[in-house]
Amino acid sequence: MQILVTGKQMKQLDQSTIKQMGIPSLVLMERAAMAVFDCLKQHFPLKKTLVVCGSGNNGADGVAVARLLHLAGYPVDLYLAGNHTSFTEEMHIQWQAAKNYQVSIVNNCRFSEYTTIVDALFGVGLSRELSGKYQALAEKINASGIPVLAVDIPSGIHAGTGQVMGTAIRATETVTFAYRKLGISLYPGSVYAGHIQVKDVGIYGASEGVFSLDNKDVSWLPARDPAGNKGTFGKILLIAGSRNMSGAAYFSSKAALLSGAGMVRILTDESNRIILQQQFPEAMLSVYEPSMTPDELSEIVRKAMDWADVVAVGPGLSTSKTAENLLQTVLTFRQSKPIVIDADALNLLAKRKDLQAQCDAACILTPHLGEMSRLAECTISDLKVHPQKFMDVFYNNCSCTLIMKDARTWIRTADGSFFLNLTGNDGMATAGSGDVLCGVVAGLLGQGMNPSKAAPFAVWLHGLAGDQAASAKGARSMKATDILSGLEAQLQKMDSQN
Ligand SMILES: NC(=O)C1=CN([C@@H]2O[C@H](COP(=O)(O)OP(=O)(O)OC[C@H]3O[C@@H](n4cnc5c(N)ncnc54)[C@H](OP(=O)(O)O)[C@@H]3O)[C@@H](O)[C@H]2O)[C@@H](O)CC1
Ligand SMILES: Nc1ncnc2c1ncn2[C@@H]1O[C@H](COP(=O)(O)OP(=O)(O)O)[C@@H](O)[C@H]1O
Ligand SMILES: [K+]
Repeated sequence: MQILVTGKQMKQLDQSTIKQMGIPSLVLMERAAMAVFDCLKQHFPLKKTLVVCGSGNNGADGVAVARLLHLAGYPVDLYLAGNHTSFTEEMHIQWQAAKNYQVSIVNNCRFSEYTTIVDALFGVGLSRELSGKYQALAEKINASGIPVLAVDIPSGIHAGTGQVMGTAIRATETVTFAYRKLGISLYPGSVYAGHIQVKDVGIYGASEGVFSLDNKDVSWLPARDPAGNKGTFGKILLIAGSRNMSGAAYFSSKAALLSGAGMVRILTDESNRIILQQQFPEAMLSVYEPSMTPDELSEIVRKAMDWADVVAVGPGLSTSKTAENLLQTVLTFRQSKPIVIDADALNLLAKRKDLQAQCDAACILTPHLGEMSRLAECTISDLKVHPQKFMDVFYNNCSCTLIMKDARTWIRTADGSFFLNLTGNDGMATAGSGDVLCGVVAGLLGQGMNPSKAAPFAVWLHGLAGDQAASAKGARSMKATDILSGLEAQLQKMDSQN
């Protein structure tokens, strides 16, 4: 697991390393510059490099990089875009050292001369939009087509939100120090950053921040009991599908089984019986008919729920009166069973505040931004700008585990921790993709994972499955069925690693 930090959090970590740990700022800076230098040597054409510097410590990193290149015999020019008057203490020292070593300093940059540009204009200290000469410079760099290495973060990207502050430099590669910044993990900052390398410069101890799973977290996957039987691995009830909507029931239930659940049962409209039996013979079925009374319906749901260890409700359910009765019965008779609430069930929940009050930490809600905006009674743009704030506010009404799906999905666990998922791709914006996620969450819960782990792990795994699908079929053409195939392949790989 890695921790993603904002600019403010990173500055606190810099300061505590300098003040409490006693590591001088210039030592950290030299390590940062050496990490950039290594990356330049490995990945960039170094016939002639231009290092563009601001007046702060990001600029000071850049000056140190220019010195290292120069001393190693690589042709380099240093261009100061900032003002001498606002130099930090470190920048004064770096600038003087560069002059002492006779690093070439230019006052104009003729971009056609260079094969690589190092962007050391602004780092985590960016405090406002780029304007005037900085904006013009960023635009010229972007128009030059020359490969760019960004130092710490592309200049112009907000380190906490990933937003473009007026204009931003588009990098080929970003070497970021100590911790990956949240701003290059979210869109559009992550696109501006290009390929990202996180480099150890001697700053440790982040305790605040957003968590993000990585390959080491494969170990979270519950071990299989060699003596287990199909009951051991979880009985999952999917209340999904409605008339003319069998696909969502298929994708969610198949994903639950592929994720390792022992048994799945689909509770759906009678009209889906034949198609589901043909498509997915491994699933058991319970069906209801539109003509049934609420009591008859409730009886069928309660019987199926008695059987289940975990219930997922919502994919393709519609927002009919029948669907509302189904959701109400689930929440009323759930006892303490984990429940995944997805898709149309979320739209129903948005209308029924009384039912929201019945959701606790064992309920996992999986809204996309549209569904979340209805639940939290805010706009989609509110959610994009302040995702954590609105997820916190919603938790006060509905103390559930929350998966807020987007190109970068946020997870808020019941203890108030936040996760941001970094796997997945735009090919996953395809019908049925969310249904697969719902099934994965339910399947993992069925194998005994607690909601605080199952939610981030399922999202991460789903993204990896999507990435596998994109490499097999291409992001443009991949579909939910390919994500299911990716899921099988990823789990097989994870089991072989564990
Ligand atoms: N020892 C350490 O601390 C380490 C730090 N490290 C490095 O330091 C970086 C952080 O350095 P930093 O805090 O000095 O801020 P930085 O990003 O250079 O920007 C501040 C300058 O920009 C200016 N400015 C801001 N916005 C502007 C705008 N829109 N338009 C114009 N000007 C603008 C701002 O001016 P002001 O707001 O004061 O007027 C100020 O002059 C970090 O990303 C990493 O690279 C690493 O070496 C590891 C060790
Ligand atoms: N650009 C993207 N990058 C990564 N993941 C994406 C992207 N677009 C969509 N996804 C993921 O695909 C899934 C789509 O779910 P949802 O919107 O509920 O679709 P559906 O209802 O069609 O199944 C979510 O898990 C979301 O995070
Ligand atoms: K930068």
